[in-house]
Amino acid sequence: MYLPSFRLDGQKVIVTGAGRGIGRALAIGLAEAGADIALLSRTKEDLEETAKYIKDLGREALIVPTDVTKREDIKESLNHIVGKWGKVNVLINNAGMNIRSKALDVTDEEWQKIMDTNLKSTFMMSQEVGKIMKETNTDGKIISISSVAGTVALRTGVVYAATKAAMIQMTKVLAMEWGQYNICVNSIGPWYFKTPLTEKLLADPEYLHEILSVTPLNRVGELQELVGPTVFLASEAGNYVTGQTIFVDGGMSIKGF
Ligand SMILES: NC(=O)C1=CN([C@@H]2O[C@H](COP(=O)(O)OP(=O)(O)OC[C@H]3O[C@@H](n4cnc5c(N)ncnc54)[C@H](O)[C@@H]3O)[C@@H](O)[C@H]2O)C=CC1
Ligand SMILES: C[C@H](O)[C@@H]1OC(=O)[C@H](O)[C@@H]1O
Repeated sequence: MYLPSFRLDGQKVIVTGAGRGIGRALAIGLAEAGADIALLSRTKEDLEETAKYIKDLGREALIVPTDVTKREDIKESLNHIVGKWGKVNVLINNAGMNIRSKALDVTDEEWQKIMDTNLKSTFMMSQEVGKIMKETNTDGKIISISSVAGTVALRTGVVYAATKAAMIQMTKVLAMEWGQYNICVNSIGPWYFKTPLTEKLLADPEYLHEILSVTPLNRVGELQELVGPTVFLASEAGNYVTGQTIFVDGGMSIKGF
């Protein structure tokens, strides 16, 4: 038999930024594959709707209000999760934000907020969950949501791009260091998907036309098209993949001329 399982039955998964957008879609998709999900975001209200959907699937959903830019928040939340579950099989570092300033206009505050929300949070979550996976001898999966902005130059902000490029490189180094603990570390790099982060931009016909002009598949992605690669990496089917970034981008990152 050569076909591995793509199911996640019995797996305990943490998703950050799970209240809306990509994080919500991934949380629900991973639950549809059989996983129980710990939902982390800053506001409890954001998470309640996602949690209800997951519980209606017959899966467990833990609502864990957490600011992932704060180490103490992360540690307290992980203590709560491990106290209930005893382990973490999969971490999805999804929480992120952007302030689309031109490079000459970036303020120190903007730099810090984007760096903390996108990059520092990913490292702190990975570090704390990596410790748990090592200590509980759990074959773990860590999947970070980077972006095509981390590999090609976009007009959507130099600081955001720097955080996403750093996430791609961090994925490689953590994969190298943690392979000995059987922890796979990978990244998913999306192009445009319609979420609260991007919906205003995508509603502009001219901007959308420009996006499609550099996208071989000539359309923006559907959220379930991010769920598939994520479930693959989180499941047994992805057990020999580590240090990689899968660009889910309609071909945008390879389009030349
Ligand atoms: N939507 C898109 O087209 C693309 C999105 N991405 C990335 O995907 C990820 C999700 O993006 P979207 O769903 O579009 O964004 P979104 O703005 O719709 O959702 C972001 C989520 O992160 C949460 N969050 C923000 N700061 C947080 C903090 N300090 N602590 C805890 N949670 C926090 C928000 O509450 C929200 O639930 C981000 O990392 C983004 O950079 C990457 C490429 C394209
Ligand atoms: C594709 C990028 O990750 C995405 O595009 C935007 O406008 C967002 O701010 C992100 O940069």
